Amino acid sequence: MAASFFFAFRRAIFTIAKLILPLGGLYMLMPSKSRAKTNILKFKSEDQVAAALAKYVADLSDKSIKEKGSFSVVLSGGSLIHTLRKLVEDPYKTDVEWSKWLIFWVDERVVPLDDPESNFKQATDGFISKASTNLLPVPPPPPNIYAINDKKSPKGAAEDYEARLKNLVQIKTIPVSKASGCPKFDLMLLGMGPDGHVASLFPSRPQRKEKKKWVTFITDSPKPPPSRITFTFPVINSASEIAMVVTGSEVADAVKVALGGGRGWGGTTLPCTEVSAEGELTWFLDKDAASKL
Ligand SMILES: O=C1O[C@H](COP(=O)(O)O)[C@@H](O)[C@H](O)[C@H]1O
Repeated sequence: MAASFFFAFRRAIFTIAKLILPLGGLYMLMPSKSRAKTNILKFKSEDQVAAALAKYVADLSDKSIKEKGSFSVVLSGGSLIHTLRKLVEDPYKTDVEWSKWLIFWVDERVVPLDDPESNFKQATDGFISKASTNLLPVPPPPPNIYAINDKKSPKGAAEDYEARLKNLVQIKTIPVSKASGCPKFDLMLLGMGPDGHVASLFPSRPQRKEKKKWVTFITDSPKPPPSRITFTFPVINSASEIAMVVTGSEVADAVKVALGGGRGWGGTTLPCTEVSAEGELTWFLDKDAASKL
């Protein structure tokens, strides 16, 4: 009698554990709307997006620096850098405490850091060099600017970047997400391609499914250049805040899929539909990008 009670009790515990343990994984798979608050901000022009984005980033920077003395920002490449232009104009240019920023890249092309295709180079020329002398990029990049190691292969560069993130987590420069165990950046600034790709996670490539690595690589990117490294979704979706900064008519179809529900072309889900912050996800759209909503 006692033995059968014991086995029934043990079976019940195992059943409950089996139900509870996968919840962490299920959490990562849940559609963004059920995980995070999603804000959709639509503006009449790209210029208005740039103005709103500058205020949004400056406010988050201020809050984070007041609370914990630093602000970790993850940049994308592409059109985002141009849309950040108002952040390096007054009043933000002088008000933002640039020296407290830690700058990372959500993806990077594996090319020399002075190559025009390098996301680091584009951000340096178009944004960082205009922000403040504290961030002035004199080679090698200052310690608070986390450029990739451009002397390595795509695989080596991804491993090197992941190892550096692990070290920053270990020394508590970057906190860790309790939900995922991944680094928890304060702000992730994402762009999106017309095919719905974010970072270098493309619809037809397996990197978008990576769940273990923090940083992975691709050597056959559908968008040139072919060799890149990229954060994976577990890291992207562990950020406190994510801004999807999306402008122009060529992305209107992907925006419709991302925010209107449904699948992408050929029945595939688009990577942009998998983006979800631990805090809030905010879409910044201009009229053209939002034209099919
Ligand atoms: O190749 C890339 O593309 C995306 C989207 O770029 P956009 O110019 O269409 O905004 C960008 O977010 C990513 O960082 C970049 O490497």
